[in-house]
Amino acid sequence: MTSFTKGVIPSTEKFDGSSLRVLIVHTRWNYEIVEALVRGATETMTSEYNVKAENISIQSVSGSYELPFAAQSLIKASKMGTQWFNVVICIGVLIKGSTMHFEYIAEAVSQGIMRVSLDSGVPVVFGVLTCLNDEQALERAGLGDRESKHNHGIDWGRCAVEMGVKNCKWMSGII
Ligand SMILES: Nc1c(NC[C@H](O)[C@H](O)[C@H](O)CO)[nH]c(=O)[nH]c1=O
Ligand SMILES: CC(=O)[C@@H](O)COP(=O)(O)O
Repeated sequence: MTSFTKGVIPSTEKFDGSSLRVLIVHTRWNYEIVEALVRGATETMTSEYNVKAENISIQSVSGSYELPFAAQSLIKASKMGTQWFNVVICIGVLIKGSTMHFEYIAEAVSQGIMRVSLDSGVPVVFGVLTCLNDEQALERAGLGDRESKHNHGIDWGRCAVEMGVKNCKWMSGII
């Protein structure tokens, strides 16, 4: 069977995040896992892309279902001032229970985050884990015991810088 690199490979382009203003909206559900994801994203942005810590705004909401509304409201609020957010990362952890609640929230949140991004013109990174069990969530936050663990917050931080820098250029007519 042909092998391939599973997951995203970092762009070969070097991005300077020193002028980016980033918003992270995270949930308080499954907080220990969310906290690791937020740390992965912030540490990656500051250490690999020179994003200034003071330019990363962090807000929390109760659960993933609240993420799209909070992102929309905070983008609007930032546009009323001079400090617009160049990019937003929505971070949450959905873990399947015994009812269909998981499916309904996951669908609503993914559609909602996409809509906020397209409607606002601000890139919004989908940083919501949709897991069938606790182990899947722990592994994807770089926690747990498996060798295959990887903190997806790192990928979301890299994606955020790329989209923030590229969108700034595109909005200036630089293609
Ligand atoms: N079960 C999980 C939830 N549920 C809460 C909803 O997201 C929402 O806050 C509530 O329905 C009120 O509107 N949220 C998560 O982020 N993760 C879960 O596993
Ligand atoms: C993702 C959820 O909402 C889920 O954790 C709720 O659990 P349950 O389906 O057992 O009510």
